[in-house]
Amino acid sequence: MNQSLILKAPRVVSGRLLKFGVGFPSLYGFRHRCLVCSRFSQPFPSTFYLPVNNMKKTDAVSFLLPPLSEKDPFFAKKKKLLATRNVDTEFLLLRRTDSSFPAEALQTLDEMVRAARILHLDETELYFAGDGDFGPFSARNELESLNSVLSVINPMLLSATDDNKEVLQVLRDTTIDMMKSFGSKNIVEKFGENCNSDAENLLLQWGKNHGVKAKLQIASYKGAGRGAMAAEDISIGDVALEIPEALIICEELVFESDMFHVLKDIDGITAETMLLLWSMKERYNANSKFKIYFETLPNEFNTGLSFGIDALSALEGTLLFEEIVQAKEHLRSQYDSLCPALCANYPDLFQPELYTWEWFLWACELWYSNSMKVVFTDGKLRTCLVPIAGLLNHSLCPHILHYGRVDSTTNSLKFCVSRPCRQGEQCYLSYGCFSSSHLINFYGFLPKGDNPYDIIPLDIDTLQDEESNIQPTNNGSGWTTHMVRGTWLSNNNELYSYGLPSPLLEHLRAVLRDDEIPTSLETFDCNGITKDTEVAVLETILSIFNPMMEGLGKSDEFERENSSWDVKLALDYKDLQRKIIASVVASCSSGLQMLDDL
Ligand SMILES: C[S@@+](CC[C@H](N)C(=O)[O-])C[C@H]1O[C@@H](n2cnc3c(N)ncnc32)[C@H](O)[C@@H]1O
Repeated sequence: MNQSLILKAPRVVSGRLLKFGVGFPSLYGFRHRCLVCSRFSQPFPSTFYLPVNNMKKTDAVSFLLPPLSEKDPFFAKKKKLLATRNVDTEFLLLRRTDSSFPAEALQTLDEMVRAARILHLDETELYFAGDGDFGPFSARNELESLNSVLSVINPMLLSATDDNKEVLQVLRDTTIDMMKSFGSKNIVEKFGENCNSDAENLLLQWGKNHGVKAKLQIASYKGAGRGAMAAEDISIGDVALEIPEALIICEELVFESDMFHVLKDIDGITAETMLLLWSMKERYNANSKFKIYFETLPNEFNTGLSFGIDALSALEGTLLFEEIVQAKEHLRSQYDSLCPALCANYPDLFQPELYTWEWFLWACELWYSNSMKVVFTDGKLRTCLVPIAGLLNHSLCPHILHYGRVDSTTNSLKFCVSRPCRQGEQCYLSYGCFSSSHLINFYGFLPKGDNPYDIIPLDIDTLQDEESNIQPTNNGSGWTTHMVRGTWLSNNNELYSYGLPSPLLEHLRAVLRDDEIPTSLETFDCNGITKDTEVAVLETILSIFNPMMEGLGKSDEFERENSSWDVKLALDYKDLQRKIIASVVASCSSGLQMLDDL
């Protein structure tokens, strides 16, 4: 069938904002439950780390990673990946006394880490996990994987016999060393200056008086404002910060407030929107329980939502421009539908001077950049402001990965570290797996380092799809949507891979193969891919990205030095886009060269 490609401009992905009230960025996650099994099996063939079901002898240590859950949204894809790579989640290590034991134990560890990496892949990582690429796939994925391996080894070590203790200790120490060395490779900025501001010191003291436990102190960091500095060495699993449930700002406070009887009657209003309106007023309440917290909040948040006209015009044609404009329009219509009427009808409750558009935007920025989703002991998920924890900054290689559930034994929210944090080092949180455009829009910063979530989405429909109005086909790869990211992140720049994602290449090959009129009879590869198809694939990608690059213009069009914070951020973002596009173009060009050289 003759199919032609219809190439469209990148799709703007900003679903999160479609509805205010369900749109606060999610900052929570759940730790995988870990099963440990002490199943012993049988003799050994050539390798030491064969999956359990291949074993036949009993004198061995067995490791069982948490199995791939059928509830995992990517169950089928991960299962396929595990199968095609012949990776299992159960491992057996034969106890031996000769000198090769540690080396082979380390090989088992390596296999476990590889399996754990697959189990912990998220959607983007899965898309880009190229053939033959065993990771690391991202800092998040690596830390999750090493932690899950550690959570298998640790309990085994606690109950180990003397025979097994030594090897388990070696495996544990090696895993921790891997975490440390991975963390130190990814540190982009380490030390801050003590924060001597009264407001922050008062906040910490207030927290401690109300049951907060902290191994952190507040410091200031160039380019990031305040942050949390480790006051002592914090080891993996240690609680860096513990906040009692009673200090968490959530919807119950609105329900108890005098504005609730008005807000509850507004059609379709969410608890989050109520909370936002409540916070606009509560920050001025001299008797507020959270007065000290509100006093530490900045007067300006400087997120993308506050970008001025110059920054926006610098961004024209980019994904971020679309995201900011959509977000602002959405928030403006929320404001218009709520605030003027509330102020007119209930001026004593909603004082017009507190409910201006500017302060509404301020509150949106506060909630977008500082809120967390927390599961309380009643099982309910609420969007919250968490005093003191709100001072933790984000990193692509964070210390704290999981923090979204109130511990029912202590009634507190615990922030445990998933990699060691040394005294004096900034202790980072993960805000989530966000692209730089999202982080600029809702948090106002571009993270340092390679962000694996900086993708450019592609709309590639076939003419056939378009004409018949059907959903895009996945050509057997299981992916119906496609994207690229900086090809420097790929571990495979060889022929057939070119540093580009294999689902995209497979999709284009399938479509273009049908279109192809071969110029030579020669098929040159084992998968039946012809040189003509391969050239067409790369030229197609070039035909998307060359115009995209032209659309961004030259990087020195704006005077950067004296620019305002928002223009600088916009220009940095554009540079990043250029870098990604340039890498894709360069990879296609070198791929075409490789094909030419064949
Ligand atoms: C939850 S607050 C963290 C505390 C904040 N630094 C402060 O001084 O209030 C989130 C804000 O911190 C800043 N931030 C967080 N991580 C950052 C980073 N890696 N680089 C620069 N700024 C960061 C951004 O302004 C973001 O909107």
